[in-house]
Amino acid sequence: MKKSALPVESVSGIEKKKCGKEALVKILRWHFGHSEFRGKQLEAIEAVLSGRDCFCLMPTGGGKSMCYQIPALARTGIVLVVCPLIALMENQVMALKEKGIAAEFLSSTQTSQVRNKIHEDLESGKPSLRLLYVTPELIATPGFMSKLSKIHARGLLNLIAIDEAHCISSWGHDFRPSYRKLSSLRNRLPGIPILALTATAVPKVQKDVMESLCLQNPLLLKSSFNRPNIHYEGQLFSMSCGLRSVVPDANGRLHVRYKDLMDHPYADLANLLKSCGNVCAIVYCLERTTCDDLAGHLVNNGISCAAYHAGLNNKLRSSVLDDWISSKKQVVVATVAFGYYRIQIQHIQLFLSLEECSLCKPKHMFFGWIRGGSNSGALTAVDLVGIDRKDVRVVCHFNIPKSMEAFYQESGRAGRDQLPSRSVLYYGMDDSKKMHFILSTSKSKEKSSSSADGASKKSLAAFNQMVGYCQESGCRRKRILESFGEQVPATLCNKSCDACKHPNLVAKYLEELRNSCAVHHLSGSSRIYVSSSSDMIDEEQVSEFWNREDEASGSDEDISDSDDAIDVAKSVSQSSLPSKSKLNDRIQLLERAEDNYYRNKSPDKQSNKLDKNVVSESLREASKQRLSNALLQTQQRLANLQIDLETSASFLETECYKKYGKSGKSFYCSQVASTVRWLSTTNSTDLMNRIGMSTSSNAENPTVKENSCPTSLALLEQNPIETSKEEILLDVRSEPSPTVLQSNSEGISLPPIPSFAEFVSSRKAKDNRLSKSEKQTPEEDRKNLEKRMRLQ
Ligand SMILES: Nc1ncnc2c1ncn2[C@@H]1O[C@H](COP(=O)(O)OP(=O)(O)OP(=O)(O)O)[C@@H](O)[C@H]1O
Ligand SMILES: [Mg+2]
Repeated sequence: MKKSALPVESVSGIEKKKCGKEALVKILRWHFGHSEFRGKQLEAIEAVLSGRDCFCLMPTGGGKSMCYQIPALARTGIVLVVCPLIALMENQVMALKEKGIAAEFLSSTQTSQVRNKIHEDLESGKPSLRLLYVTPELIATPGFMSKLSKIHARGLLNLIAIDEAHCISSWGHDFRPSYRKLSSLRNRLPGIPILALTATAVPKVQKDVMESLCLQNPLLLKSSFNRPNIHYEGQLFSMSCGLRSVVPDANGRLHVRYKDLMDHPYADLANLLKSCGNVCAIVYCLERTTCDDLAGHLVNNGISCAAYHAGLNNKLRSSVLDDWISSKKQVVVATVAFGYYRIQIQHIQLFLSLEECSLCKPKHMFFGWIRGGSNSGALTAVDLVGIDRKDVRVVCHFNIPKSMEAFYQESGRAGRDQLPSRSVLYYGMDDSKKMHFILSTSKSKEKSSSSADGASKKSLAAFNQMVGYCQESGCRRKRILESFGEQVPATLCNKSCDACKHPNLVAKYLEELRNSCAVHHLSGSSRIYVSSSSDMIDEEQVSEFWNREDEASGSDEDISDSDDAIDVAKSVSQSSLPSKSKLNDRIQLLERAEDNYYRNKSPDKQSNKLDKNVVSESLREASKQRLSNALLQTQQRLANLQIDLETSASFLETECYKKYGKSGKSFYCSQVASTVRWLSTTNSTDLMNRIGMSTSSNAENPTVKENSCPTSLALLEQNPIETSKEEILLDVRSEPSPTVLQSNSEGISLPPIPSFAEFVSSRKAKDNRLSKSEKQTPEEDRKNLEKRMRLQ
C-alpha cells in the first residue's frame, strides 16, 4: 500500500528553516516504522542536511542506508546514491517502493522503456523521484554526467551518497577502479554535500576515501565495529537461540574449525547447519565448483539449500536469490565476488605479458590464462554484500577469506535484526595455500611496477593476518576489532567467542593441527606459516582452479555495468599490442617459454609428474559423485526431469574421461568442472540431447543413435514433464535423422581445449590466410585478437 507523502510535505514546509530532530524522527517512524534513530544516524543526517560532507563508518547492518534515505524524504529534490552492485540497487529500490517512496535505479539490466521513463522524469520541471541509484560506471559516462549537471543547475540535487565507499581505495579490500572516477563529482557538481558510507575501512582507507572524494571538512562519524549479537562460538549461540536441546559436540562449539582434522568437512557443515535448526544461513566458498558440490551435499542431507554464483544464468541466479530472500530456501552457498573479479583481470594481463609467461611452469597454466582472457568483457562477480535479509542466523566461511576486512564484511551479513547469530570459519591448509598463491600472483603480475609489488605485499600481509586469526588462540572479537584499529577491553567479549569460552578446547585443536600438518614452524612462534613460494601449490589444483573460473562464459556480470575490465583489456591491448609483429614476437616467446619448460624438466621429474597426473580410479569415482550431485540439482531445477542419476553421471564422467583422461588429471578435472557448470545452466532439451548423444556413440546400444533427433526435442519441449525418456526414444526410433543428429551433437558438445601447440599453429595459419588475403590495420589486428580471445 502506498503511504501518503504527508510527512515529507509537512517537513518540506519547514525545510527552509531547519529540519529539526522531531521532524526527522517523524519521517523515520512514518515511512520506516522504526521508533528511534540508531547509533550515529541522526548526526549523519543532520550534517548532510546542513550541507556538510560526512564520512560515516558504521558496522555491517548498522543502518547506513537510512543516513541518505531520510534526507531524501526531508527535502524535495533528488538524492543520488552510488552503489557497487546491481542486485543491491534492485533490493533497496524494491524495498523503498514497497514503502511508497519514489526510488529508481539505472542499469543495463532494465529495458530501454524503463530507462527512458526515468530520464523523462529527471528532465521534467518537477521530478517525482526522491532517490536515484546508479553505478559508478554510469556516473563516468559523459551523457549521464551532463544530465546530472542540468539537474544540479536547476537546484534539484540534494545529496550525493557513496555507498560501500571503501571500494574507492586501493588500500581497501574491494578496490573497484571505476569508483576512482567518482573523484570528479566534487568539481562537476559543486556545492552538493557528499556522504561516504562504509562498514570496513581501516584508518589508511578512511583517509584515502576522504581525499579521493575531495571531502571538505567532513564530519567523521565512527561507530564501534563490534557486533555483539554475532557469536564466534557455538554453545552460547545455541542457548541464546533457544536450542538448548541441541548440545553441540566439542568441535561444534568452535568458531574456527580445522578441515585437516576432519574426515568429512562437508558432513561437518551439514551437521552444524542441522544442529542450528532450520535457520537462514549463508555459506561462502572460494570456487564455484565447491559451491555446486557443497550445495548438492547439503540438499542430499535434507537441507533447503541452493548454490549461487556467476556461473549460473541470470534467471536462475535471481530465482535463487528470490527464494532465499523470501525464505523459500534457507541456505545459500555463494562465491565471494571481488576476488574473482581481480583474477579475471589478471588473466588478461598475464596472457599478454610475456615476461610473466616465461616464468610460468606447468604447460596447462597457459590455457588457464588464455581462456581467462576470453571473459574480459564479461565480469562474473556475484556478492551478497548489502542484500538485506535480516534474519541470517549463521554465516559460514567454507574457505578462508582473503583478509580480516573481507571476513568482517561477509560474516557481518549475519544478525542484521540484532538477534543472536553465529559465524563459523573452516580453515584448511590447502585453502590457505591456494589463497596465498592467488594473492601473491594476482597483484604482482598485474604490472611489473613497484606499486604493484607493494599491492601484492599488502594483500599478502592482510591475508597473513587472517591466517594468524585462524591459527592463534586469542580472543576472536578483540582480534577483529583491533584489526580495525579499535582498542577494546578484554571483558568486551563476555565469552562469546570460542577462544574465551573454550580456551582449552581451542588450544587442543591447535596442538592437533600442528602435529598433523607437515608445516613450517617458525622459531619462537606457535603459528603455522604457509611458505611464500607459489610452488607450494599443487599444479593440478591451480590449473583446475583457473580453468574452472574461466569457463563461466555466457554468464552476465552483475557487479554493475562495470567497464573496469574492458578498460584494462583496452589499455593492455593498446599499450602492449600496438602491432601484429609485436604480437607475433609474443607468441614466439610463449612458444619458447613452453619449450624451456619441458627442456628444463629432468626425466625423473617428468615421470614423477606423469604419475601424479594420472587419472586414478578414485578420482573418477569422486568425479562421478560430483556429477551426480550436479545432476540432482539440475533435476530439481528443471522440475520432474526424468533421468537416472547414476547412469547419467556415469555417462557424463565417461565422456570427460574419453576426452581428457589421457591428457592428465588437470585437463580431466577441468572438463568435469566444466560439465558441472554446464549442468547448472542447461535446459531439459540440451541435457536430454547430451545424454542421448552420449549413448549414441555407444556401439552396444545402437537404438539410442537417433536419440537427439529433432522429433525428440520437439516432443520434450511440448511436454517436458509428462514425456518420459523411453517415450522419446520410441518416437525417435521411427524417424532416424542422421544429418540433424550431427548438427545437434555439434551444438551441444563442449568446446575442446586446444593444446598450446594447436593454439599457436591455428593462429599462425590464420595469420597466413590473413596476410595473403589482405593487409590489416593495427586496429583490425587488435579487434581480431580480442575476438580470438573471446572465442578461446
Ligand atoms: N533506526 C533504526 N531502527 C531499527 N532498525 C533500523 C534502523 N535503521 C536501520 N534499521 C534496519 O537495520 C537493517 C540494516 O540496515 P542497512 O541495510 O541500512 O545497514 P547497512 O549499515 O547499510 O549494512 P551493510 O554494511 O551490511 O550494507 C535494515 O533492516 C534496516 O531497516
Ligand atoms: Mg548498506
